[in-house]
Amino acid sequence: MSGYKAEDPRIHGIASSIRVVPNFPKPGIMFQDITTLLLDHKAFKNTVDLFVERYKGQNISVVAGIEARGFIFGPPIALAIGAKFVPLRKPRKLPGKVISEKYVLEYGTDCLEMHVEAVKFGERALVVDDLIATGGTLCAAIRLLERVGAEVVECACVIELPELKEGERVTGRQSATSRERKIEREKETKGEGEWAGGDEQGEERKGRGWTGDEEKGERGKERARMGTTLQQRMLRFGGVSEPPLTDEAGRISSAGPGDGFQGGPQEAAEAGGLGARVEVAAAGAGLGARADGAAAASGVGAWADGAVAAGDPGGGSSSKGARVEEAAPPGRHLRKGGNASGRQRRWAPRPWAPC
Ligand SMILES: O=P(O)(O)OC[C@H]1O[C@H](OP(=O)(O)OP(=O)(O)O)[C@H](O)[C@@H]1O
Ligand SMILES: Nc1ncnc2[nH]cnc12
Repeated sequence: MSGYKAEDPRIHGIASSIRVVPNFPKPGIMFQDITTLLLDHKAFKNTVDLFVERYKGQNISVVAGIEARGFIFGPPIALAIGAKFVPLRKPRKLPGKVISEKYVLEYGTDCLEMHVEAVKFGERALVVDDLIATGGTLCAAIRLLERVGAEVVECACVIELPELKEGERVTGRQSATSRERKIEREKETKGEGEWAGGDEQGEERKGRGWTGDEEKGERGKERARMGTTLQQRMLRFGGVSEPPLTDEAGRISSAGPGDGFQGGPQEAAEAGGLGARVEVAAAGAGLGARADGAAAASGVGAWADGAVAAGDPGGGSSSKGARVEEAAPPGRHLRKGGNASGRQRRWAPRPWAPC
């Protein structure tokens, strides 16, 4: 990745400032607590700086922050790169006209909303959140922005949960040709791709993050769907440790610090193998990234969606001066390009399956 500096000394400091709280908010969960990062002004500043270094000069006009923790990292990044900040909020918080996107959680669904007039067609957007677990939240954010015709350059997260090993696989796709990616995407859409077995690591992942007995089923499917949408590349850095041992119910059973343990991942690891692997996805340092064609073309993207990068129908060539008259319905996006005459032709199917 361009600008990636694995040896960046700031990353270790950021990683070790994040507290990992086992069994919060329920047994078996390793809660990645960024409030301790915020107490360390140097780590906080370094986190923001790393993102800013990555995104300045990328012509990004919108930073969309996801409620609630994306509201912490998003605004300073927006100010520093000269972009506006758009909050993506939980339902019924925004007073203006909104569009909504539901997403699947472990239990039930949640929803994000955005003021429809906050983002204009063709704007380049960065999505910011603290953490990616299943990626469902980020997918919903991407859908919101694309429904109004924005181009999501990347998604920037501070932490990737270790359960998401798919990031490593995605990195491997960078060398794939556009045709190979297309075939792969078709397979994935049919449920045959490598992500289609999204729950095959269910046992291994048990006890990490929000993971519980429900890993299989909806959650696995959500991961499989993500294979065609959210692409990411994450930095692996210090603080990596083995996941905790869990009993059959997903409760942590390994010896080590119990509830209330307040070390960073490194300390947790040393204290009994309880530290979740925390991965700072940081600017210029390989952060959680989802790139589309435009990003790839500018060398920023972690991975380019072949259809978009190649300018396939419904893909990424932008039409200057186009205006959004209404937001796209779910599952569609505003068709860009010159042949958008007539209502029928203005909505193009997304070049990837909805997640
Ligand atoms: O990748 P996913 O599986 O979608 O999970 C990631 C999301 O979960 C957390 O937010 P949460 O929904 O707990 O809301 P909060 O920030 O308001 O606590 C986190 O801040 C991300 O937004
Ligand atoms: N393990 C975790 N820690 C903090 N926030 C989360 N959101 C989803 N999983 C999480």
